[in-house]
Amino acid sequence: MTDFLPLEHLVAACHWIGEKGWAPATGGNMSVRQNAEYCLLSASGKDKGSLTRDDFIQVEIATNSVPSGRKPSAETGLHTLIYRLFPQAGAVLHTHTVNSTVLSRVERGSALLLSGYEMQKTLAGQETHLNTVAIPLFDNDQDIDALAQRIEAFAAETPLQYGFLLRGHGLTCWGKDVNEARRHLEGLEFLFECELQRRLLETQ
Ligand SMILES: CSC[C@@H](O)[C@@H](O)C(=O)COP(=O)(O)O
Ligand SMILES: [Zn+2]
Repeated sequence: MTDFLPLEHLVAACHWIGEKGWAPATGGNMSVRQNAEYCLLSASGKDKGSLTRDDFIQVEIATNSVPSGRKPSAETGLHTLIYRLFPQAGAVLHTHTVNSTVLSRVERGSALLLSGYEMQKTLAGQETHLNTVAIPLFDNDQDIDALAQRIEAFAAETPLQYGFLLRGHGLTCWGKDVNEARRHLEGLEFLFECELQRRLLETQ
């Protein structure tokens, strides 16, 4: 794994996420694609803000099998789903923020609709605040295989873009590389914060 620059970028992203407070305690998980067949996933149960490159474990994308026998994230199946659905996806970031946790509970529908925000343009392909960006919202499940199957079935009807929310749990987002995944994470988090505050103020 030496000289694999995307892993260096991912480790830096994990530290940035930790500094932001977006992966409290042992919450969150992060991965980067190695090639068409394998990705590198964060080890389970660690503080993701202080990971080093040795804390990333190779996982086969098609099968979730782990050649080393080590224990990658409990949510490995969600990362590999993204890599299977999107051959162009290069990195996946999953965070537990207060905004995503609260907003995903307050919103009872099957998507969080964002419109009217200039910062929607942080999302790849979005060019105007006049669009409505729908971030799909799935009920949480401790059975990650079942959750991944539910998300895959949804994606067969409505292609996913950027990321999805898990109710009361957090955000999973991705990009063509670590840099784009970071931009999507930061952009979506900003939008969630705005949306939460807008809802609070408008209901007073
Ligand atoms: C703090 S418990 C959080 C976990 O259940 C899970 O949601 C999570 O994000 C981290 O799991 P991990 O197995 O460390 O990748
Ligand atoms: Zn989680």
